[in-house]
Amino acid sequence: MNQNPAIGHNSVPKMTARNVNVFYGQKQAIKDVSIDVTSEHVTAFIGPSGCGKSTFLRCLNRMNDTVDGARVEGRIELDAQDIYAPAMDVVQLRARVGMVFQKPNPFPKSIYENVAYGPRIHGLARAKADMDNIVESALRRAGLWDEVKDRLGESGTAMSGGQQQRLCIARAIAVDPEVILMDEPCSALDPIATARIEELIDELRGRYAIVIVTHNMQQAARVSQKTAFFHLGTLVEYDDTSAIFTNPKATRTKDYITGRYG
Ligand SMILES: Nc1ncnc2c1ncn2[C@@H]1O[C@H](COP(=O)(O)OP(=O)(O)OP(=O)(O)O)[C@@H](O)[C@H]1O
Repeated sequence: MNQNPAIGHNSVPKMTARNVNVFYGQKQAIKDVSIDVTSEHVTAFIGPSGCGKSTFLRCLNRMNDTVDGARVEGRIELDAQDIYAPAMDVVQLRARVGMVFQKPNPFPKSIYENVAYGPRIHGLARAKADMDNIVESALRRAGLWDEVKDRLGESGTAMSGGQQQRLCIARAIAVDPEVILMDEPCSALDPIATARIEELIDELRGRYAIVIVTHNMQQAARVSQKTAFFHLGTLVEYDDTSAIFTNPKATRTKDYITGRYG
């Protein structure tokens, strides 16, 4: 029986992190975090500003490699494979563990090319018809096909914010990821576009492990099955979302979800 509350217990983990520390220069932003992420679940990372949610999220696909002065210690595995091993192909890793950012960031290219870009560099399509299928299927899964099928040649940056974010989700899906990381994906969107993305997250979870960083506790409660509460760089509590919101074990979690600080 696993005694660590941060370690999932009801299915084989897709990703595991053990004793992860992250430093920016001398400053420690993440302290000894261990957690499991399971497939077919949405895991929400919540906590007050600056507690390290985004920093920890970026460890899961080595995006911190691109941040000056950032250093990651500990072990993170994807399907029991050490993602920080020297032999790990980071480009391949980031296809398997895709990322969607706070601000929609489509390439200044056509809608079609935004989605085709990843599959092309990963050699996923042999002929134009294969690529057409990949693009259509990714746009369908991102709930965007009906809106864009007649204007695939138009620029991805000319769409509404919510459509751009669904395009970015389609771009991540197109390379057939296993995990999708989302860093406050709705914070730049209006309530209607937010609701559409939340529905989409719920549809996608049947197929991927999804980890979402959110400031919005109602959003965490709506979209996730597991919630991790971070505070001052530590993982305070990790449990089923219903337990975190109705019966938190730690006083700090309770204080946060009841709005005592944030
Ligand atoms: N590139 C960086 N260089 C130096 N310090 C950083 C860098 N990025 C983040 N930090 C610091 O690390 C700590 C954790 O930041 P992080 O952005 O991960 O927190 P967060 O919980 O995601 O915050 P927010 O909700 O405000 O986005 C903060 O103290 C922040 O100032």
